[in-house]
Amino acid sequence: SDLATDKAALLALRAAVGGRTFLWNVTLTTPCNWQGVLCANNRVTALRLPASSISGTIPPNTLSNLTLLRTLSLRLNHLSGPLPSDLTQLSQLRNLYLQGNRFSGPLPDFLFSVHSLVRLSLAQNNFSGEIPSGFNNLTRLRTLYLENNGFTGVLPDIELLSLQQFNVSFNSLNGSVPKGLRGMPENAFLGNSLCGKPLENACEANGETPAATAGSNGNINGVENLGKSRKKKLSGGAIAGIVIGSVVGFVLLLLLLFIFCRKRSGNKARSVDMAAIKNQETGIGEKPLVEAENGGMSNEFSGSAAAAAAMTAKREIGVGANEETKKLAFFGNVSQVFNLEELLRASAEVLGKGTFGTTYKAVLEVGTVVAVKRLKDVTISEREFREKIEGVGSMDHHNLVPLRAYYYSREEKLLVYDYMPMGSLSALLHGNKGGGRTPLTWELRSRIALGAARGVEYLHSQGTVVTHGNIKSSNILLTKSYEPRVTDFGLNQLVGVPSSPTRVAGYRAPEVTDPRLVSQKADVYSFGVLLLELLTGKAPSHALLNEEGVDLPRWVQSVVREEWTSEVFDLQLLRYQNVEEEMVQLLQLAIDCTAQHPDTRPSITEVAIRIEDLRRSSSLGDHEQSNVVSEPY
Ligand SMILES: Nc1ncnc2c1ncn2[C@@H]1O[C@H](COP(=O)(O)OP(=O)(O)OP(=O)(O)O)[C@@H](O)[C@H]1O
Repeated sequence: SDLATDKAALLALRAAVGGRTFLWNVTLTTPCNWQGVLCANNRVTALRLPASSISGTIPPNTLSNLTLLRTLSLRLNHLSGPLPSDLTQLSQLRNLYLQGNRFSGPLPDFLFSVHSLVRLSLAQNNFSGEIPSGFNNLTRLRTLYLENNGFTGVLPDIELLSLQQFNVSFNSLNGSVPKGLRGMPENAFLGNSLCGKPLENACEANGETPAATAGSNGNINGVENLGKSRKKKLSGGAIAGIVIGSVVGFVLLLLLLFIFCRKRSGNKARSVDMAAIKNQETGIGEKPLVEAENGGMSNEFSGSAAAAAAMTAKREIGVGANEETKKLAFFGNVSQVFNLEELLRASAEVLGKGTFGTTYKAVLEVGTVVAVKRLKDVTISEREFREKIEGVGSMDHHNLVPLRAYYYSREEKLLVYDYMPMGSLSALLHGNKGGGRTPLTWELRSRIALGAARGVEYLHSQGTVVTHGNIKSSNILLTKSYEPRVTDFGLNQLVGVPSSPTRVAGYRAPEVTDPRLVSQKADVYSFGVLLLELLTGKAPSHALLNEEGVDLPRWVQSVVREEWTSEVFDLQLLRYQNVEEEMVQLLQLAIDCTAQHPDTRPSITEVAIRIEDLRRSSSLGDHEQSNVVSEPY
């Protein structure tokens, strides 16, 4: 077997299935560049054709020739007939996604000889018959989705230590949920006539009799339905408890509503005031420097302790009185809406210390909120500084944090940016993991990746020597609606070599020895590490000797080499079904970006295009039934 055999197999498959023809340029000698085909070591390892309007049956001796295939996704198509028996010859097959087709018949025994399977989704098809206990042979299985089919009979005991995701909802199963599956969530079993934990309806005494509901195909012999048995069990005391509980709950709700309304009206009044002040300051029709941060701000600074803390920080940020005669220099067409004096009077709190200095959140008296970076170690001359910072200030893109103004004196160098209310991607990924945290869905992560890539792409488009120089997750900030904005670009040109060169080691390309000399391809490397961070949820090592830190590219590559690709993803991400292939594609992109040799890394433009493509294919999957036909292929 070689790549030529793989190519022949792909062409045979294309000729055999009906529906829309895949847009493959078959004159290319290698199929590795065909859409949906992925290669490793010059062999086809993945075939992904989701929602491609493919129909018909897969005939024998087509797939079987793709001997090194690890991922097969033909989800959301119109394929029919039994499961292709070729599967049994795919000894490397890890991921099989066939959900959302019209496959039918009972599950064949040969399926249970594909021991390499890790993720299997056969959901939303027309499979029938019993669910075989043969799944127990698939000892690596982590995902098993069989929902929305026509399976009947009892559920066999599937006791697989590795199984994390399981769903048999909306079939025609009956009997009790077997022991090995009771740890799965309730919604994995809904829409059947099943009983016992984790479902609410208990089984009859023998533990086997299904709870019967009208029209169910279960054994209804001597079984009471759930409603009846509940009614019998409720004592007078329990009813009284429920009534009292409800009343107390209702009163609490009213109280909360009252407090919430009061708080809102307070904020509203303040926002009106501030708007009035700002209009006076900026003149009618002028765009305020930064959108006022009304929510929460008034409370944050009202307490006396908070005020005292803010005062301390203010003193810290304050520059000598003799310098106040110097002016803040504003960029672009933004007129000077506050002056140095006002900036120094602002309440400030430390946001964090970074490579180039300390960053503060400053709330001006007019309500404007800005982030002020106080640079340290600026070694270049004033003229050079002004030239370089003018370059930084002229960058204007939706995905960049705008530098609004700067201040330069011998003792102090300040940079004034728009304040980004949702903090950084780093905080979002690695910060407080408690409740109330914004869920980091695939949609959000891939949106952040795309926006950040576009921000960097804009920088690179300004000239071959223009780079960011310090791409990392704490420099990807988020607006109120979680739009990503890249910050800190171009600052490595202003300062000396950081005193701690290992600080950004986790993101730095291997060829970079002086952090002031970062090429565009080195930016791409850092961006690749950022993608790995988004996908794995793991922070790259901040210092070479940090035991807890991981060298992300090296770690991911070792796992992928051992063919356990699915293991690298953040567990939170694996909750989202149907996007694993896109996740793998993004992972592949991240691996390409972190190639050791700069020349083999893609350009940031290519990176942005690839993220855009894979995002498009995942949203196609979401809406497949309704609009796939009208989608351009
Ligand atoms: N404009 C801003 N709005 C909101 N938060 C910001 C802003 N700029 C920086 N921050 C946050 O302030 C903290 C300190 O930022 P700073 O840029 O000084 O250091 P860093 O990003 O950790 O490291 P480096 O200096 O190497 O970029 C970080 O958590 C960062 O996310």
